[in-house]
Amino acid sequence: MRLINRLFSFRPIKTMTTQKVSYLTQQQAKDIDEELFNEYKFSVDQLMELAGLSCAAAIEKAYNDKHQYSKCLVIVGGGNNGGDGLVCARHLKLFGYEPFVFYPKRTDKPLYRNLLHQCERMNIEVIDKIPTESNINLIVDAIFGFGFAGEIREPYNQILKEIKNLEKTKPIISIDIPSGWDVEKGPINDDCIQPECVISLTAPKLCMKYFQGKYHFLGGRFVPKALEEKYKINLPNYSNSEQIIQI
Ligand SMILES: NC(=O)C1=CN([C@@H]2O[C@H](COP(=O)(O)OP(=O)(O)OC[C@H]3O[C@@H](n4cnc5c(N)ncnc54)[C@H](O)[C@@H]3O)[C@@H](O)[C@H]2O)[C@H](O)CC1
Ligand SMILES: [K+]
Repeated sequence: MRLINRLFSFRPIKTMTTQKVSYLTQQQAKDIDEELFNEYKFSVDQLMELAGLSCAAAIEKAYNDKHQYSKCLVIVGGGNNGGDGLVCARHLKLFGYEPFVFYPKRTDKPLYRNLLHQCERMNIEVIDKIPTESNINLIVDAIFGFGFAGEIREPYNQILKEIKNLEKTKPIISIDIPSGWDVEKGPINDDCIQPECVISLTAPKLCMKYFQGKYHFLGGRFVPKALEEKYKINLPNYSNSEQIIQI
């Protein structure tokens, strides 16, 4: 039944791949992330910029009608997933959308302060509650990524309930992982959000085997071939200079 649902709701975009893609455990995702920082000496800002840019590029590909989808609510969590959301908001603005940011628990570190400052200087409004339905066209979920564990703590539990109520009318786009899903087991109950689009970063996590939405993109094109081989993972070949690929 799931497969049938998926087939009927499925809308491929031109770049869709038939290549085999690996799914990561939570531990593998953390190990690869650490190796990129510690062994390859990437800085978090560098990878976050590429991650956030690829998310904005995927949104532009799937929701490119700016009249229908201009008002994007970006909900930002306290970790790097939230950082990707702030970068994504900035690129959405450059792409001609009208993003606005809801960032309920701000992280007091220079990286996050600077990302927020950049948004504010680019006239991206920072709001203090989820606006009424009529003021939103798209919801970008940048609350939790692969660092999520345990029971959802407030304020995010309430926020996820609010966006769940909007999901029938407003497409939810999740960065890396649908927030609230177990990173490996997927949606753990019926309260979990069901995004229409997910942009997996580096490689999809195991939870994405349960994804039933319309668009699944891979982004975060920064994994060196040697790392792919070390972890014995298959990543599709992105075409030319594309930052994303539909999988
Ligand atoms: N290599 C890559 O793929 C890169 C991915 N990026 C993004 O980084 C996140 C992972 O970031 P991390 O900071 O490790 O974790 P999260 O943002 O997922 O979450 C941490 C954040 O959430 C809080 N938290 C955790 N569990 C709970 C809970 N049960 N209830 C409430 N709050 C919770 C925790 O306290 C932290 O504040 C990855 O998914 C990508 O999106 C990088 O940007 C680039 C490299
Ligand atoms: K997310």
